[in-house]
Amino acid sequence: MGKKKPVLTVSHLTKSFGGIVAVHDVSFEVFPGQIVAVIGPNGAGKTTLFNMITAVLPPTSGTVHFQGIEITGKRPCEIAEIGITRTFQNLQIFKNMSVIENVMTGAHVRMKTGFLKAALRFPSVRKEEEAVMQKARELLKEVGLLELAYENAATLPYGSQRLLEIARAAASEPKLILLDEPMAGLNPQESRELVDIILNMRKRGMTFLFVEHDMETVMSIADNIIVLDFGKKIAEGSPQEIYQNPRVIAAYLGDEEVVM
Ligand SMILES: Nc1ncnc2c1ncn2[C@@H]1O[C@H](COP(=O)(O)OP(=O)(O)OP(=O)(O)O)[C@@H](O)[C@H]1O
Repeated sequence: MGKKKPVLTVSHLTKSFGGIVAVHDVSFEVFPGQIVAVIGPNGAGKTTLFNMITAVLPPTSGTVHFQGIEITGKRPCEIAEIGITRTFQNLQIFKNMSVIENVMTGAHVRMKTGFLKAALRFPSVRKEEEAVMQKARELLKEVGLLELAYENAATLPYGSQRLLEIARAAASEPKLILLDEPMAGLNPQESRELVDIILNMRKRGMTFLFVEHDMETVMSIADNIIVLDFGKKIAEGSPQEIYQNPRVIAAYLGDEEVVM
């Protein structure tokens, strides 16, 4: 058996905004079942990198491959269809929908039923809807929100809305989930819950790439850490390697938000 093939291959990605090079020649790979963290001081280019991987922003140069297929230049909805989903730094849940409806919208990118069939209420549609609802219930159970399934999503406390966003991201059964600062605004108890949820989902075969400022979380769950500073990758390695890396320590000096 050869080495596992990467799920995601980022090659020489660069993004310039006028004179600012937000991401500069960044390359790395993510392998199946890995939890990979992207860290770096404020303004290091983490969100810009995520936006290029998920086609929210076109790169200035470089490529992104997903399971060996180039996805650079595709549209965000195509990225979702092939098996990459993400969450955002600013929560993006549908506040006028119930909790379970929010999760069900996540599954719809994968539904086979076309719009016309759905509008005409074909029996096959009902079956598929039932399966989607069942899946949504399982995910809500997994994140501890099943009891609140029929509440309006807007009424949930902030920490629960974050868990809901992750349940929705997982509903399309993606191969890769990108999480942009998943621990932001969570209390220590909620952070621990979320760590367990991520580890459980990984056991079921999901792969994670996440941006995070909370070093305790990064060090406890990441298999591999990519460190950005001023748009460049300055280090990559296991938590142990990164913790002791002098370039990483130097990059963080003066950044009061992060204590390593
Ligand atoms: N749309 C834009 N136009 C101009 N400059 C931008 C734009 N988006 C990001 N930048 C700049 O690119 C650099 C990287 O920003 P980015 O948001 O990717 O960093 P980050 O590592 O995610 O930061 P944070 O940890 O604060 O979220 C910053 O200097 C930022 O000001």
